[in-house]
Amino acid sequence: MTKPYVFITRKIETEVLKEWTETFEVKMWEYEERPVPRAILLEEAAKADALLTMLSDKMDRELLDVAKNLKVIANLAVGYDNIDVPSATEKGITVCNTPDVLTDTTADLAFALLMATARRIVEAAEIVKEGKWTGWSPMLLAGHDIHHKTIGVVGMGKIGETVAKRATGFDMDILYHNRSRNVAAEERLGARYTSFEELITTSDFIVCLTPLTNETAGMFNKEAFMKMKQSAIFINVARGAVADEEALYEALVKGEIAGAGLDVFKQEPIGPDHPLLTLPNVVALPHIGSASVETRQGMIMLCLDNITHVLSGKQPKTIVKL
Ligand SMILES: NC(=O)C1=CN([C@@H]2O[C@H](COP(=O)(O)OP(=O)(O)OC[C@H]3O[C@@H](n4cnc5c(N)ncnc54)[C@H](OP(=O)(O)O)[C@@H]3O)[C@@H](O)[C@H]2O)C=CC1
Ligand SMILES: O=C(O)C(=O)CO
Repeated sequence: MTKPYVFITRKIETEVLKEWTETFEVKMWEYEERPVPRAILLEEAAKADALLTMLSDKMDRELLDVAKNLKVIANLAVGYDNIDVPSATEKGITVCNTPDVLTDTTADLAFALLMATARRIVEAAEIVKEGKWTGWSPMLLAGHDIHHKTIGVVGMGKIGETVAKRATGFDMDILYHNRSRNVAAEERLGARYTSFEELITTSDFIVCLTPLTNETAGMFNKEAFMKMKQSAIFINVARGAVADEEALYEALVKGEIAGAGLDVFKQEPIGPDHPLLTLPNVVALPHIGSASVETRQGMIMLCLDNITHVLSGKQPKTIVKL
């Protein structure tokens, strides 16, 4: 009997894969930092029973149409905006993601980014390393306080709630906006549900943690930035496309908001000459929300486990439902 064929779209390392080759025929794209070219992805998808994909792989209708044997797509991310889930479901392909295992790690990063942006940590560290520090002075790199301020979480789901939990340690008031109420967060953290409008107009820190959907794409637009306080700091750890980056740039340049901490961008990697990168009040990170060694291993293990389950006719642990 031929073994099921599994294609992994990026080089990953884990001990378990060695055992896997007894059950599955496994092929892996050999580079860690370079995505698999589309033509190769299409070629492999046409043969594969399972694909272990990255958030940068576009799993669209064209690909799903050629993937005649495909039974499961295990995405190494909780976000699945790279996958045409309705088409996959229509074709009987199970889509899996990696929720929960990355929640704390991503919340840590979101809060670290908030702190780095508010307290100008990147600018300050650069000055010291570049030998430009001339000595203590009263207002040198004075930033914004975090403690006792108001944090507004847009997307109070697993990660949003975990960010809010960290905010309680800083005595912050917590506002949140979702389409539906998160009563558990209200009870556990004293978070208050508001409209999007109230949240953006009254928060000192606006943290976006929604998935990227047709509804959330561009929700942080020119109008939204204009409504924020001049002292507001915008943090985006969700997906770049939830914010209109041109409008964000304008708002930062005109002083309509005070700063932005961005882990995600519409185009990744962001070009080195992107206007946002010229601004001192922007802290930009290369999409590292869940990037701790432990969490990435956990995400890989969950993907492998999901693939094993689907290919042996069992229910996977974490399935994306329409
Ligand atoms: N930067 C990084 O490395 C990482 C980024 N992410 C991103 O974070 C996102 C959130 O992950 P996670 O917390 O696990 O997901 P959850 O599904 O637990 O939370 C998502 C939240 O967004 C809310 N939401 C969805 N649509 C809307 C909308 N139109 N308006 C307002 N709120 C909305 C949901 O509430 P409701 O349904 O009630 O509206 C829910 O509370 C991921 O989808 C991913 O894009 C995740 C991990 C790492
Ligand atoms: O899981 C996700 O959605 C990410 O963006 C990376 O962990």
